[in-house]
Amino acid sequence: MKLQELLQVLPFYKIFHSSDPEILSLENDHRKVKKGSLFFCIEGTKTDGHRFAREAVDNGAAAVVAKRPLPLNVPIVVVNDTARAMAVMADAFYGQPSHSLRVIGITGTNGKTTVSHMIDQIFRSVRQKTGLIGTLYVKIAEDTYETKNTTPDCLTLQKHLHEMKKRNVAVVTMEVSSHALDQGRVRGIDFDVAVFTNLTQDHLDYHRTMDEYLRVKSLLFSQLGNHYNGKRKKFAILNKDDGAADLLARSTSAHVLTFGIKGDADVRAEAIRYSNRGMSYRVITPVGEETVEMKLIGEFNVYNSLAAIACGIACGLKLEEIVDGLRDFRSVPGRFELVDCGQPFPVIVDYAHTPDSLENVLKTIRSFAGGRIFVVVGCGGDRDPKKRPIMAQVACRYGTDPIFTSDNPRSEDPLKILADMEAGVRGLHYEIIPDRKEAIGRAISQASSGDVVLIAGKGHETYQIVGDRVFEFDDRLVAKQCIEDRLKKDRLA
Ligand SMILES: CC(=O)N[C@H]1[C@@H](OP(=O)(O)OP(=O)(O)OC[C@H]2O[C@@H](n3ccc(=O)[nH]c3=O)[C@H](O)[C@@H]2O)O[C@H](CO)[C@@H](O)[C@@H]1O[C@H](C)C(=O)N[C@@H](C)C(=O)N[C@H](CCC(=O)O)C(=O)O
Ligand SMILES: Nc1ncnc2c1ncn2[C@@H]1O[C@H](COP(=O)(O)OP(=O)(O)OP(=O)(O)O)[C@@H](O)[C@H]1O
Ligand SMILES: N[C@H](CCC[C@H](N)C(=O)O)C(=O)O
Ligand SMILES: [Mg+2]
Repeated sequence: MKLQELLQVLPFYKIFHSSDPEILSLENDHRKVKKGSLFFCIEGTKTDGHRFAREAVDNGAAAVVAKRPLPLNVPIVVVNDTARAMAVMADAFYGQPSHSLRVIGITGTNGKTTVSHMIDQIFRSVRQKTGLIGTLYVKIAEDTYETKNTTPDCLTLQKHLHEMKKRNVAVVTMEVSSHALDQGRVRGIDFDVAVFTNLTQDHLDYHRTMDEYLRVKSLLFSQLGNHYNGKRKKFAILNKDDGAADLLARSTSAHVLTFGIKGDADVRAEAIRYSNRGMSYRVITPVGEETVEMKLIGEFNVYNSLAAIACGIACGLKLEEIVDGLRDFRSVPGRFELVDCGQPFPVIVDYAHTPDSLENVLKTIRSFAGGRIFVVVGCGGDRDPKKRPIMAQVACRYGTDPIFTSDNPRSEDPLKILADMEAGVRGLHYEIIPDRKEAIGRAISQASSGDVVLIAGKGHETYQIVGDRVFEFDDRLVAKQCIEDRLKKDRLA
């Protein structure tokens, strides 16, 4: 596409060294710039992209979008807000793919990955070609691609959507993180459905207050726009049992469909029963009632499945099809994942890295555990320090044997993070073992029949970030090794 044609979508700009080169790609990282790229200078949280404009041109950039004129020999497009211009131009460059795809966005503190996989499964079961964008990967039909962020930056996002459209995907389900909403990574995306799972404490390092965190979440619902886009009805799907639902309902002019278990939500679960193999409930909806049977456990998964059912209804699927689609849903990697090497006690790896998710998972474990509950848990560095003492309290309240260890310390001192956790549980019973492998080994070596070991916080992650270095580390593989060592020792004893 020619530069001048691309510039048509901007309301105002100034151009220096004007010409009309062919734009072959859009980039915001100078290291990815190739011949013919349009380079956007973005002011980030760590550095300012304007500092790399010269190197971008050296790497072949055909033009640059910046906040001020730059002494470079290519067209410099000057705008007030480069991030906003980038979102608008990316949408145009990639042919506005979100307008012809059915796009479902999911936001909330916990449950985004789980709900997105449930929705994806429902659409696959009615033979729709699907796309999935989230924490674990970007998936186009059967192909998966690695991803850095839960919600990619707008250039990567539009590129994926373009590819999905090219490959005849019908429905895209994507996680929309609060960081992404704040940084405008989803600007320009035409969502058909926006889902809200819940709002509890996390990310206060970034958003500062819960009110600001909620305000940012509400952007997804205001971005939804009107109740009808000319082709389809638009819906906000809200967890009615969460106090934030009211504000979110007021933030949108789309249709609202609520879900919940406590009151009179539009889509609600009644007669919930749990067994050690799964759960069942009666779902009451505006389009009928059905019995839901799933192989997952935990009240939080009732909520997750209700969100997915409500989304299916909003998209016009039959309730029977939706419930059928969920029947075979297996858990998502790293979410309540059992590591079973034949040991006489369950070892569970779970991605709970917030106070609320840890509490939910531990309550679920308590509902079936007969003996001790070992909780191996740490908190990430360069992330909300305020959640650390609370997570420690939750581990002590619901576990019998909490072991505090390192998560991803990143640039922080692991002992400082552990001290922050300890500040919440002075005088209570717990152990501190900074080395995560040792901590996992300690729990597994002490557990016996009837006990449960929970290894929380890193779920599917296959690495540990210490300082700037990324080491291979997979809780599931480490647990497996520790269990095998333990079983060998027991046999020899
Ligand atoms: C704090 C944060 O959110 N950072 C995100 C942000 O980067 P940034 O603004 O800090 O960028 P920066 O490093 O200051 O660089 C500014 C600009 O200069 C460019 N640059 C930079 C260096 C260079 O050598 N050359 C160059 O051109 C960069 O490409 C960028 O355009 O924008 C980047 C592109 O969108 C993101 O990849 C990056 O996510 C980082 C990796 C991150 O860890 N983010 C986490 C907090 C996050 O976003 N998490 C949520 C999920 C949270 C949850 O749900 O629990 C997520 O969606 O992943
Ligand atoms: N609806 C829920 N409410 C509370 N906790 C939940 C819920 N669903 C899942 N969890 C817990 O939260 C953890 C993370 O779940 P999931 O990965 O689905 O959330 P997420 O919102 O995608 O997280 P992230 O923001 O890190 O991507 C799970 O391992 C489980 O412990
Ligand atoms: N999306 C979350 C993941 C946290 C996972 C945990 N293991 C950590 O590193 O803190 C974040 O970036 O805050
Ligand atoms: Mg996720």
